[in-house]
Amino acid sequence: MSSALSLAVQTKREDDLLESQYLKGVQHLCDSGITRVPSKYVLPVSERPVTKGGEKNAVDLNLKLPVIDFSQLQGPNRSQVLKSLSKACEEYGFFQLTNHGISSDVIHRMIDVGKRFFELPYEERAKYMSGDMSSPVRYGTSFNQNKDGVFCWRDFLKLMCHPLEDVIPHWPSSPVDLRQDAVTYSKQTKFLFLMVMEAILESLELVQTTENDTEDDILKEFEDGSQLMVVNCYPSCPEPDLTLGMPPHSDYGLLTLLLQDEVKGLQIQHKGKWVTVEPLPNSFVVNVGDHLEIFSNGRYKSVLHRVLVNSSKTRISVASLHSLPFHRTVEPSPKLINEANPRRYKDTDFASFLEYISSCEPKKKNFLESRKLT
Ligand SMILES: O=C(O)CCC(=O)C(=O)O
Ligand SMILES: [Fe+2]
Repeated sequence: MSSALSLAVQTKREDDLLESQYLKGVQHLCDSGITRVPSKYVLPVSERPVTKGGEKNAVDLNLKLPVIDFSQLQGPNRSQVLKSLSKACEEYGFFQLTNHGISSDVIHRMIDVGKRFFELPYEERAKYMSGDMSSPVRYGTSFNQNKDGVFCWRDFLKLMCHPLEDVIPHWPSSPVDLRQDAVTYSKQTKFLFLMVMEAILESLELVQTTENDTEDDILKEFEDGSQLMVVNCYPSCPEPDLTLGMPPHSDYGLLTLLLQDEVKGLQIQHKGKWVTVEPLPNSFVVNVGDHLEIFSNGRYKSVLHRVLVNSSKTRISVASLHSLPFHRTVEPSPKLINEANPRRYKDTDFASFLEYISSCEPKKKNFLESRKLT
């Protein structure tokens, strides 16, 4: 950015920055030394994290999510833990997963290499920019940069992880350790997803510990399912009350395994209020996605969440989104439909989700709402 342009950004809320500058991302904007948030990122008052009357809109409300101890699931307490799991998915749509077996070394390497990717010179990151939603690698900014009227304070690197051997050669070659660290991380999170999903099926009474064909079929499909890894970077922001790192949204898939660094920012909607999820070191925040809400016929909830930014620290998170194979239809499990519990959702698939988000601004729980039978 030229020094004249940089000066203009500093002195007034700049409205005439070219769209092409915003598309280079928030990190790039921050590197130019801005001291105010450009109007492109300023939300209407009603959508800001702090509302006008000074009411903090739950900024102060911290929430201890239900904790599921993964190691306990493997032992004699399994049925008790399954009950807690079921309650968490029904009441919060979120839980923290501890003692999950993924080492802190693997976790720290992933966060660290993700962070170093966003510290690369802009030209290096820009090699991976793509407007193609099906690209195996995509560097970009905001939430849906082609549609967002107001931009979000977030840059991202999206890595498709399935089929792994086919996509790796497309992943960034810099930092040099990114591919190796991301491969290890994606394999381990996939394995964890399968184990948690098996417990979830059991909690929905769709799988018994005894053998059954149908259940095996579902689990095999999960094994062959899609996995998308999203490294999110939320640079520190000079006016964090005016903007959001991510707008309210729900995740499309079955489950998301989210790793956050030690910086707070994630908020979930709980009992009508926005509450902040306290980071718990070495744990995963796991949330129910739209596909699991549909599959469970509404019993497990895909809950709206958003991300706040702050004025002092860059925040990094890594979300691993898992679902069924790309072309597989998602439908309420027939075993969960009966007279008392009629079918609540239309069938859907990943392709129709992509079509939906490319045709409208996904600010609310729009997609899932569009699948509901009235
Ligand atoms: O950064 C976070 O804490 C949340 C990220 C998220 O919601 C997502 O990637 O879908
Ligand atoms: Fe999300």
